[in-house]
Amino acid sequence: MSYEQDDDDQYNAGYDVGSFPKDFGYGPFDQDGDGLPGPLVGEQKPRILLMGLRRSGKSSIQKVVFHKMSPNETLFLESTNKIIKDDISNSSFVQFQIWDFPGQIDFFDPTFDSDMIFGGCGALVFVIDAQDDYTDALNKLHLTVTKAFKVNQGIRFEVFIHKVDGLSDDYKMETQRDIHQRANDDLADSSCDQIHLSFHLTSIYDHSIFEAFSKVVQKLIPQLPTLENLLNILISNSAIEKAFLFDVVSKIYIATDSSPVDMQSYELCCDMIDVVIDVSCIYGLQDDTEAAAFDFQSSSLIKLNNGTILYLREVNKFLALVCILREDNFDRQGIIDYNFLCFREAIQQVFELRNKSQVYVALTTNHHSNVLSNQNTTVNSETQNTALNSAAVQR
Ligand SMILES: Nc1nc2c(ncn2[C@@H]2O[C@H](COP(=O)(O)OP(=O)(O)OP(=O)(O)O)[C@@H](O)[C@H]2O)c(=O)[nH]1
Repeated sequence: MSYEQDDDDQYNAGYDVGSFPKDFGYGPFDQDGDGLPGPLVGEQKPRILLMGLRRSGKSSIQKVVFHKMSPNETLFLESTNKIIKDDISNSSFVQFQIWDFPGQIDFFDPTFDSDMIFGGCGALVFVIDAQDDYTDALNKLHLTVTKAFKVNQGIRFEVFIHKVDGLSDDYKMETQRDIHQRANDDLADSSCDQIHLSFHLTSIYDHSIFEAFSKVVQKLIPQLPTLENLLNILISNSAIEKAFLFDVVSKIYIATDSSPVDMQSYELCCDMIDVVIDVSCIYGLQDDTEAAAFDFQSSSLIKLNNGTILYLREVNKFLALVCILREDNFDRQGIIDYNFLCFREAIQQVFELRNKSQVYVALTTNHHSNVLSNQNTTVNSETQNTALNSAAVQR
């Protein structure tokens, strides 16, 4: 679902950003019929802001990653002239809002309510067009992050050095080094060295934009260490080389094991998801048109001609596990499948507890805000323990 805000409430969503804990929500909660309420509603969701100069590529990024627009179609996108809010929740596992800002936004405009805008924000993605002269963009970046940091010190600042498809490899590296250096020098000159910027080289014409967005989203998932741990246990007990937990619709990976990610493996896994969804859509749908192409039976095995296997299993309605492993290690498929079932159960437990804690927090927030933070922490650590205990059963 996406919607545009009306002009007259362009900067005023009219709610108290400090009053609700800003944390990621997951999938529509009641999928498993456990009676828990539905997903977080609109303004309760954490926010990712997309900022940058005009024509830097903000709307294209949002459309390509979350709305399946083909990169070539972005050539026809019109300039954004007001904040566009996009609710990423109906079809996706991770619930959040993306706010796409017009390039010409003026922080000194009295209608710009920076407390409201930056207050409830989890990450600010600043997009720089690397094919253009980026001096103005660096000035705007400095102004934006210092202003946002004053309001909210918890924001993650992510700089996308964008449109790098037009640059040679050497020039790409040189541009990244230069932007990194100048942005950090600017912060040091104004005694703001405590602000940390992360840099990503991106383009909508390859998988780099999905990879970069995966990293942005992962930093905002509080259970990431637990998920990583579960994946580590899974791969070490199943002789898997690499495993990604994917949000199927967006192809963002919300977690992977702790071995380094190489771009080629990620691309292979993304391509596999595309193939599985395409084939399911063509041949897998029953007459019942309501059925989704990706369901609890979805799984796929692709053997590559270099002795590698790609193995996909559905984890829940929104998530898939995609593994890369050597063909020789697949002769014990029974063990892998058993380990996968334990992994899936552990994941479910993590998020069931997570959802319950969210409901609990929502119910008690108004009355016991101080007591609440302690209890919520207990629930979170309980979540981790339960997940790990469950995963340990595999051994
Ligand atoms: N080569 C290349 N072009 C891109 C890339 N991303 C976006 N573009 C192009 O950049 C142009 C501007 O993209 P938009 O997404 O409209 O930029 P914007 O930042 O939203 O612009 P405003 O709405 O004016 O702030 C479009 O023609 C896109 O096709 C990219 O990764 N590589």
